[in-house]
Amino acid sequence: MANPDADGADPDVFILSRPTGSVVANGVRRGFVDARAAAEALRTGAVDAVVGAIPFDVDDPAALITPGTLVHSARPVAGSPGAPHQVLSMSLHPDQPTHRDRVERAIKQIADGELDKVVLARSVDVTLDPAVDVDDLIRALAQGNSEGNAFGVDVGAARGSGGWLVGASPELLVRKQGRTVTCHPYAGSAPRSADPATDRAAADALAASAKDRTEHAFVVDYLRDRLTPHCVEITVPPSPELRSTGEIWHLATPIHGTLRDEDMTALDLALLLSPTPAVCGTPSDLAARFIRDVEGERGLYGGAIGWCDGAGDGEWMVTIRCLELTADRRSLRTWAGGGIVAQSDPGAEVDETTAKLRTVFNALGIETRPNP
Ligand SMILES: C=C(O[C@H]1C=CC=C(C(=O)O)[C@@H]1O)C(=O)O
Repeated sequence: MANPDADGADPDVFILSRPTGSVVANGVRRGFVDARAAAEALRTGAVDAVVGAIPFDVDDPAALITPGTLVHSARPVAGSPGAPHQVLSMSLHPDQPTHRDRVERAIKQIADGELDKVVLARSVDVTLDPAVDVDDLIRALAQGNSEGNAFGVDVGAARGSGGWLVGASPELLVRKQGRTVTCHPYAGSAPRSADPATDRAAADALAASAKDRTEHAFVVDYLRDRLTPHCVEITVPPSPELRSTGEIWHLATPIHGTLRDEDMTALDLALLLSPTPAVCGTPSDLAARFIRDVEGERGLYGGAIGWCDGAGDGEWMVTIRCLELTADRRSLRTWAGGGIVAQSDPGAEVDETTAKLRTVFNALGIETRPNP
């Protein structure tokens, strides 16, 4: 599968592992830092494929590549346990009390009627020993969830400098095959437990939680509103289902539609839909402004990673449960966010981000005491 350090042959620059199969891209024919320009190049036939990462704010630099080859296989990548890493330094942005204050501020803005929902994130910078092996990390992330979800994007290959964006997002932003379009939004979370009875109780409580159903509904409503003008029909189940990663229970809703215009590409759709209220908020423009004021530029976290071929088919995941590695692969930044609505509890929101950070820490074999 992934072989980012291959000698001789074109190195892998993109890997997406999904339960239904995986896609690996090798070599670079063209890099794009402007996501809209990449979509235009695909639409006009100037390029025959685009893979990589769209940023949270489409005006910020993307990491998109027209690869030499795009290889599909029918299986997710084979998972394997990750190598342990020692933490040399760790810094939190912001620390937990400050994140809690930000959540309280968001709840107040919502109570004042300025927003309905906003997703606030925090990040953790870590330096590690030994340097991270990208291939091993992707396998460890795939091993950490029952669906084999994992991804890697060579940001340096796309932009001329930089490292890798690597993660295990469970959340399908959009898949397009012919005229069929599918979204599988996730929003509403409960940390999992090693004890089966406690774990089941957490799942049941999430399914019954009015706060989490409200938080989830903002995402479903947004996707329905954005897709409806482009679809001849669209199916949205009336209530969400429960899904799980290795660390978290989620509410999720599978959405299916049939496109009016088959020429709309998977990348066009990703740009139409990203960022959804699973990572931004409602209303979108006000939530995005609030996030930029509070967090600063997010970069690639909260955007979308995926691929689109010359026929316009492709698959894009929401860029969450991920980290960005520096070029020397000894330092990384990882993120975790959570949706804030009127009924949110600030302490629980801090704990939720800590649980989400475990996806990356577990794959790197990092024991974190106390929790970041
Ligand atoms: C923003 C993140 O998760 C999103 C996806 C699923 C559940 C979420 C939540 O319950 O808040 C978030 O909307 C993240 O993992 O950083």
